[in-house]
Formats: sequence, C-alpha cells, structure tokens
Amino acid sequence: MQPAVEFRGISKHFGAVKANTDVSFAIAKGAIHGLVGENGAGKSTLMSILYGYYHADGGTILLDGRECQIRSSQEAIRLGIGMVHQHFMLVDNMTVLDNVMLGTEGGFRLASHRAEAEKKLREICARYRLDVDPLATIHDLSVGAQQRVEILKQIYRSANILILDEPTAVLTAQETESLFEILRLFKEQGKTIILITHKLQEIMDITDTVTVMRAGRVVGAVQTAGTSKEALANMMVGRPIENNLPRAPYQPGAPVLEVKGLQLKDSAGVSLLEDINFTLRAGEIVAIAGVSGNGQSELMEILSGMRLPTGGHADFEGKPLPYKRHDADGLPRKFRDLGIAHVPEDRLRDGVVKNFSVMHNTFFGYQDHIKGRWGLFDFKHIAERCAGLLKEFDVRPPNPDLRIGLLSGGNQQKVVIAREVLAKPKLMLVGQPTRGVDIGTIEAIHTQLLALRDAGVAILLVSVELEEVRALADRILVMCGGRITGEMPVNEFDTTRIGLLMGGMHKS
Ligand SMILES: Nc1ncnc2c1ncn2[C@@H]1O[C@H](COP(=O)(O)OP(=O)(O)OP(=O)(O)O)[C@@H](O)[C@H]1O
Repeated sequence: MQPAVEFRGISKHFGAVKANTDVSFAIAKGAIHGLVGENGAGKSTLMSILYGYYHADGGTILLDGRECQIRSSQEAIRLGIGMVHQHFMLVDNMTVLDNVMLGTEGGFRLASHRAEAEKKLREICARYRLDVDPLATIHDLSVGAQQRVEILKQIYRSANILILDEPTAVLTAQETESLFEILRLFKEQGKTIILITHKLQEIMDITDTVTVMRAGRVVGAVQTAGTSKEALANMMVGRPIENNLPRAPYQPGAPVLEVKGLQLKDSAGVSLLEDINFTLRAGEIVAIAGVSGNGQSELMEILSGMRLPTGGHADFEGKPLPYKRHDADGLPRKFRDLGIAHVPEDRLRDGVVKNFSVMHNTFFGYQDHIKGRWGLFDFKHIAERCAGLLKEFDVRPPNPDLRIGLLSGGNQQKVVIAREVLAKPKLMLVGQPTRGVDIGTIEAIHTQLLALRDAGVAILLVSVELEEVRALADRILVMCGGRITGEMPVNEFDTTRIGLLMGGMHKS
C-alpha cells in the first residue's frame, strides 16, 4: 500500500535560518505518527508546508503515491488534509455550527443548508463520540470542547490526514484521554494522524511510528513499539536527559510573601478566589497544583500587580503590597521595582511584545533598571547584555534583531525566563514555565529555577504538570474552585491525594 504521505527532500529556509533541510520520511495510511524534536527543530514548518501555508524551497510531497503541489491551505483541505493548530482558529461569538460551516461550499445563508449541516454534524458527533452541542456558542465552551470543535471541523470537511500541533498542551488529563479516544476512532476509520508533541509519554501511549527531527533534519524514524522515552529524548537532544536535578538541602529562610485572606470577586459578584492564605519563604519553591481555571491565574495576576484583590492582603518582606485602585495601572511596574519578577503563563499575551525584536524583549518592563547616565539608554551595553543572555540561555537562533514572534515557543520562553532571572528578584512568580517546551529546554529552565531557589529566591510556581511540581517544589498547595484545598511537603507527594484535592474532595 502506498504511504498516505511521503516527504522527499523537503527544504525550507527563512533568511539565514534553515528550518528544514532535506527532510524525507513516509507515513503509512491509518497510522498515528508522532513528530518530535526540540523547539525550533522544524516540525511546525514541515507541517505548514504540508498544509499549504508555506512553500518548500525544494523537494516534493506525495499523497497516496501521487506527487502533489499544495499551493494553499484551501488546496490542502481539498486534498483531504486537516490541521488543528496550537492556537484555535475559531470565531468566539459564533456557534459551533457556524464555525464549522464557515468557508465551506454553500455558505450558511440558506436555512436548508444549515439544517442539513446540523444533521451531518450531529451524526459526526455521534460516530466519533464528540461531546459538542452544534448550537453552543464558542466562548461558552471549555478549551477541551473548543478543540473538539476544531476536530469536528476537519471531519466535516472530510479530512483523511489530520495534523495536530501540540494538542494536549492546554488539556487536562481527562480531556487528553478523551482526545486520544477520538484519535483511535479516527484511525479505525483508516484515517492518518500526525501528532506533534513534546510529551514523550503521549508518543509512547498512542503512536505507531515516530520521526525525530533535530536542527531541521530527520535524525531518526522508528516504530514506537521498538523504542523508549529515553531513547527518543536522546535522539532529540543528542544527549541523555537528567530527570533528577541536583538541589541544595531544604533550608527555608525568612518569609518573603505572606498571603492573608486574599479574595477576588468578579464584577457580577462571583467569587473567583476565597480566603487564600499561605506563606512563602526565601529559598523555597511552593508549587500550586490544580486543574486550570481554578483561580491559579487570578492569584498570579494579583501577586504580580496585574489585578486588584477585592479583599484580604499580601505582605512582601513584611510590608503590605500597595494595592491602590487609583494607581492600578502602574502596579506591575511598582511590584517589579520591589523585586517581584513574573513569568506569565500566557507568554504571547503577557510575556513578550511579539512584533518587537528579541533584544527589546530582553529588557521590556525593566527599562528603568538598565538606563545609563542621564537616564539615556546605552544601546552598546544593551546589545552586549543581550548577546550574553542569548548565549547563556541557549536561545536559538541567537539573533537579537529577529522579531520575537518568529522564535519558536520554547525559545520565546527562554527569553522571558532569562529577562526575569537577570532582574535578580527576591520573589519569582512562575506560571506554566514549560508549556509547549521541549525536554532539553525543560531541563534548562528547571536548572535555572532551582539555582534561583538555592540562591535564596522565593519561588511561587503554578503548573498543571504534576511531574514538574514533583521535580521542583519543596511544598505543594492544591487549588480547586478558588480555594486552597490542601497542602503537603514534596516528600509526601501522592498523585491520588493531589487528584482528590484537585477535585475539591477533601480538606486537609
Ligand atoms: N516565518 C518565519 N520567519 C523566520 N523564521 C522562522 C519562521 N517560522 C519559523 N522560523 C524559524 O524556523 C525554525 C523552525 O521553527 P519551527 O516553528 O518549525 O520549529 P518547531 O520544531 O515547530 O518548534 P516548537 O516545538 O517550538 O513549535 C526556528 O528557528 C524558527 O525560529
């Protein structure tokens, strides 16, 4: 049988960056094929070429053994290729049905078309056990449900090859499991799936074959059954990955942050945070575990000055943080000046200014700290500082003039972490630091955070990844429904108990 997809000698460069070099591999029909590699290895570029979004500089793509010119995404869709992007392509205030019909033949003006489309959608939902109401509005849906709409859209358009770019980065464990159920059903129908993910356990759990890319080239193509997570990690990074990073013994110092009875209500009076109390000391990492959407983001926003609490207070080094309504806009800056650094969980929204250069992004927010004599910027100094930072944090490519939006997600994250670390904070607030980040970079980021802790910085970490919580935390708090439902030291780490606390099952 001809492979569903075959890449032959695909190359693509962006200026001096060789994103793909002579990439060749084939994917069997009806297979779930994993595509792995470090951030910037060229996975998304290759998939964008298959999806007609980029044009290759050289090489050919064969679908079912036939050479195809895929000049646009419309052409890719016509050829039966569907793509679910990391950032969903849905119109928020429209219904599921309208989103699915958008851009398909016939449009959605005729009532008969709509009725027919709704019937077809309901049939697809039943066949693939996709729990989605066609008449629901997108902004009322959870992230997991929005992703199911994206998949629904592709099935509606008769996709035979489905590309998923890091689909589980924003999903809970349960949502991930139901996504995998859908993918297995998709495979049973003889369809082909290409899965990009940084989570090697997922590769082991669901794929049949894997291609490993490094620096734009294919460095391995294996059957999943004949490999291991360690072997894949080694191929990806070119060295073994250290799972147990060294750390100094736990000797917490003086309290840095004391949160007392913190509350937050939204404008409709709905409680988002209720009676949050905890202390964070110098030289310790406290991790907040929990399913996203249980108040962790709001807590980080308050502690970084992006949002005002509606009750309670937080003391930083023994003094109340100055939450003043008339000064709300200037708070993040004030907090930074006090020594509170922040790695926001949504790096594209809050962590970088996408259209500015890497160099600008290495000091944004700290511009007052790096001004030279007479309050002027010394750009020679800034350029040297930036070059040192790109080298130390292994940002790839180390080009200070590139718009940061063009760096891969993991490399953007390295810049954000580097900027905050270099500010020499006393308190570091870190939200989902390794979301969408490759394993080599996870190791580097974890090493940086542990070094800060060992140097006496207090770190508050919010992460949905329990492995990350276990690897970094000294103490763990669990949040559910805007409350802290439990606390434990890391040596009492217990996945089942944390799972129960995450579901608000009991208070300890
Ligand atoms: N439009 C663009 N202009 C300039 N450089 C680009 C562009 N798109 C990608 N690149 C560069 O090409 C290289 C490959 O990027 P790509 O996004 O394909 O990697 P990736 O393996 O998908 O990474 P990640 O896992 O972080 O998503 C990177 O160095 C990236 O900075």
